[in-house]
Amino acid sequence: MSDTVDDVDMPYDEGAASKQEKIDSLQERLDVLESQNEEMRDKLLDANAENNKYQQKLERLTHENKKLKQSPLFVATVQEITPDGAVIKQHGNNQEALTEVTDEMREKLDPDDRVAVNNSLSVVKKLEKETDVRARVMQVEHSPDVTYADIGGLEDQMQEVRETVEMPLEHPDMFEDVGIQPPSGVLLYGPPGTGKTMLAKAVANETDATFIKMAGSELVHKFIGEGAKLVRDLFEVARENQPAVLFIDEIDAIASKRTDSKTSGDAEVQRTMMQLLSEMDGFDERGEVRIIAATNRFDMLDPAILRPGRFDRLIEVPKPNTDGREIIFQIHTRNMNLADGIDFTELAELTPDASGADIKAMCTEAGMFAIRDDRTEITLTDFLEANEKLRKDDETNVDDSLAFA
Ligand SMILES: Nc1ncnc2c1ncn2[C@@H]1O[C@H](COP(=O)(O)OP(=O)(O)OP(=O)(O)O)[C@@H](O)[C@H]1O
Repeated sequence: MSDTVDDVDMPYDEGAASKQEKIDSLQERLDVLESQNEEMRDKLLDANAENNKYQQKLERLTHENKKLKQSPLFVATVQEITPDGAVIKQHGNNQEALTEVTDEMREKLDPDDRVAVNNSLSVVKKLEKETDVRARVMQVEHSPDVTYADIGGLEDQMQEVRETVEMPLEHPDMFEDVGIQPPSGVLLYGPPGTGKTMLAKAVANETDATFIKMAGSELVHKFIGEGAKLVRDLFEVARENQPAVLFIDEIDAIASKRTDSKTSGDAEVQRTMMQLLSEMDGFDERGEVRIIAATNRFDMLDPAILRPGRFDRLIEVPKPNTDGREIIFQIHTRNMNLADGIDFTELAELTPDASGADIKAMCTEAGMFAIRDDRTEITLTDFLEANEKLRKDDETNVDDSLAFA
């Protein structure tokens, strides 16, 4: 640190200097000190700013650190409360364990309750009833906002879905009068992003039915050990909300051809599928519930699921042809501010492999090009560049997936 004001040497000879000399040298020293002061102040400001930055970083890292330290909890079901504690069965590995519980917790627990346990299997908290799981695994929409007009290039498929799903929901009496049972379930199959979910949502919208969606892969991978029960719950929720359209996406995850291996994972998938088949066979109790399932892997399906009375209407939902792509471009640009001269036929011809989802992505990307360029109007060039970009992204993804294969 520099000297304090009290002990500085005077910049002149006390005895010899004249008054004017003293003033001049003091002025000189003052100027130097002022400029140093200025410099120090700037440095101090910079240091403060730097300090703030590090402070924020520290807070972020501390937060992150805290989050990482919180170890995950596991889910288990209480089997029995004994004088020594509670017998719990862990989800996932199905192992039973006797664990101690506090008196306070003991009062709250009953057999069949779901609980969260920590690494040493102590019960940390009681979880909500099934509604909690249902809410996490099922998507329930009382009036999905998709209409038939939002779907392009699938007229035949739309017609068939309407006959098989909409008619029985709106005029169940007609089937009774004629004396036939309406098809139990409809299976939509085809590549990803072609509009299968949209079709199911649109039919629910049109019939004022509740749309209930569940993904097959989640059933078996995320809620291991609970698949069969969740299928039962799913149909129950559908009955409670009838008329309802039950949409089971990625059905191949629960209804794929039996493999030779006898791992417990397979047995669990089998149980889930058997439950699904039995729910579908119990037609009388199903009420006004129509089932639509979807898959990208038709070749993988277990033939049992395709027997009469189950998914006996198979509807292929392919990638759109040129006319279809043109219509889908029109649909997805309905609300976009387009420049004159955009030719959808040309765009459709330039995108031979695109699915509906790809076309939607391309329209959004074209809009992003305009925004990056500070324009509000989207030009043909934006679409062409968007197409180029998405194609390149696709190639990179394919390369990546090959690299990891
Ligand atoms: N035929 C179509 N007409 C208009 N938009 C479409 C069409 N197909 C797909 N899209 C767009 O792509 C998005 C995804 O479509 P959707 O979820 O229905 O595909 P999917 O066939 O169910 O796909 P996945 O098999 O991956 O679940 C839709 O929200 C929509 O924006």
